[in-house]
Amino acid sequence: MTEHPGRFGTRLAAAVATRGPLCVGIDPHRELLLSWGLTDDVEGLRRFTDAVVEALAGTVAVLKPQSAFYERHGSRGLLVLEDAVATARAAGALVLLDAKRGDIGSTMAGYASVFEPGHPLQVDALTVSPYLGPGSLEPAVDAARRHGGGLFVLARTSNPDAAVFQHAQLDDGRTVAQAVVDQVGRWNTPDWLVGDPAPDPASYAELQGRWGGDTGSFGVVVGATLAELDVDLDGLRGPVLAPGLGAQGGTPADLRRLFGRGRAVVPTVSRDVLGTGPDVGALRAAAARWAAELAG
Ligand SMILES: O=C(O)c1cc(=O)[nH]c(=O)n1[C@@H]1O[C@H](COP(=O)(O)O)[C@@H](O)[C@H]1O
Repeated sequence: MTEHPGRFGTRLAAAVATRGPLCVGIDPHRELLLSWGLTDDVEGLRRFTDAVVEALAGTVAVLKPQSAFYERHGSRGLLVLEDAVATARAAGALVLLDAKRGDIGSTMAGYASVFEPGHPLQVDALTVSPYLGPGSLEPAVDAARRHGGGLFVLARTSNPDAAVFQHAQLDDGRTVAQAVVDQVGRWNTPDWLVGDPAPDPASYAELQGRWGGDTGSFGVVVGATLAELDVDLDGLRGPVLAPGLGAQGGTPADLRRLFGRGRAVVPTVSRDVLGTGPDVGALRAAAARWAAELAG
């Protein structure tokens, strides 16, 4: 029987306490492979991924490989992803698989198998889409609870046209985005009561205090590119993944403007760090620059 690794929220707070909150996305776009002088094939993909993992897995709290850029290369691309995930986790980084999964319940359970010990692509957390309704994600919530995993649910995404759907109003007057946040908040309430080993209340309170935010295992995605924070996050009790920094225009000042300082925010950057490669030292320096700016 494999030991439970502990709740994701608690593990995330602990990683942030020692490494800071920065998440770096691993997005091996064709353009990036070519700009690194690599070929746009599985060999290039492997060299790119190995360099990013070598540079950052020992220092950043979270690495977020984008599944699309591995799937692009077929089964051999997925092998590269599996190796990278295992190496990154062994080096102490939490791995958030960015695959934006979302389907009816029974299929969702299949996607959520990435939380199971022994799965070739076992990860710490997964991005998911709530478009099929909150109930569709429940099997992933259950699997995450059983195996100490976490979910980040798309709520207010960073792309400019997102509000068309995400600001749509429900009968009760809430926006779709707010309904997503509220649902995720409900999943966080009994997080440690169902299936997981209960955290020691004192250390939980200490972790909350250290990060200045809540540490439930279920989070939402809210872009750093928003003109204003148009969802109420007070009932979330979990982390916020904030993409859109750098290449999409978001800045550390935007993060402070949107979220203040008292929240468990995980800012995530991909191209702005990856574009400094292939030199491992340059990648590390770029991530360190972001970390310093975010701390400032
Ligand atoms: O879930 C995500 O990570 C995500 C949500 C969102 O609202 N916007 C967004 O850009 N992302 C992802 O974050 C990464 C952004 O990359 P950069 O714009 O290069 O930093 C991509 O992998 C996107 O798929």
